[in-house]
Amino acid sequence: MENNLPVNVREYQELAKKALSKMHYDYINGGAEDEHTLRDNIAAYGRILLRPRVLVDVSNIDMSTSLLGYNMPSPIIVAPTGSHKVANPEGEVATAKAAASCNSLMVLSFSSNCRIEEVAASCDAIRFYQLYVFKKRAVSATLVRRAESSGFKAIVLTVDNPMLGRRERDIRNKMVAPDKPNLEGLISLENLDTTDGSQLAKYVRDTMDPSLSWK
Ligand SMILES: Cc1cc2nc3c(=O)[nH]c(=O)nc-3n(C[C@H](O)[C@H](O)[C@H](O)COP(=O)(O)O)c2cc1C
Repeated sequence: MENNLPVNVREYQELAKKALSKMHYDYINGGAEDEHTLRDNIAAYGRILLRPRVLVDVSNIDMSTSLLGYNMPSPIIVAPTGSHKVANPEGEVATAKAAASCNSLMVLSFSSNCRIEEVAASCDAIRFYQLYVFKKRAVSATLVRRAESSGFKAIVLTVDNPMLGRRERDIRNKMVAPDKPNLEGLISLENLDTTDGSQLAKYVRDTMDPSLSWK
């Protein structure tokens, strides 16, 4: 109901907990080990205080900015996150439409549940594509070419994952890696059993290049 729309992130979080399976809620909401960093990241936002400058004319506010030369109405963009179909049957297509409707830039994750081409065709918008470096460099190269020919404007390279953090909730839930249709024919996702815990951890161990460095 219109009146009961969530008014802040915490309220969205409560709704998500009700709507999602435990495995998928924990995947989105969880962190590594004892989750000290996750808690501290949230606390860090609470430590930021805004000092208002009073008696300033704020009747016309312009928050617009640009990123790599692309103009946008505010400095808020959609960070790459994998597997949107765990939360919405339309997956990344729904996210792309939402981002486009407010002219926000979306970064599509390499581990999207929708194909690169499908997201590109769903609506007109500026989009970037996020990539990890795979052990098999040909996989990364193929994904870059597909993103380029689908009109994605930049590659966002994520380098924080030489190995996945020890996500204890995923291990306990025996997290099943959601579909990655963009990797079909490039990387086999068979044999990802969960006998040693999370499929996600095994997937990262098997496919991502932990030797990547500045050199
Ligand atoms: C459920 C989930 C999935 C994510 N998937 C990806 C991903 O596929 N690629 C990536 O580069 N970052 C991924 N991230 C990291 C986010 O892009 C972002 O850097 C991180 O959540 C920190 O931002 P925040 O403090 O606003 O959550 C993911 C984060 C979450 C919570």
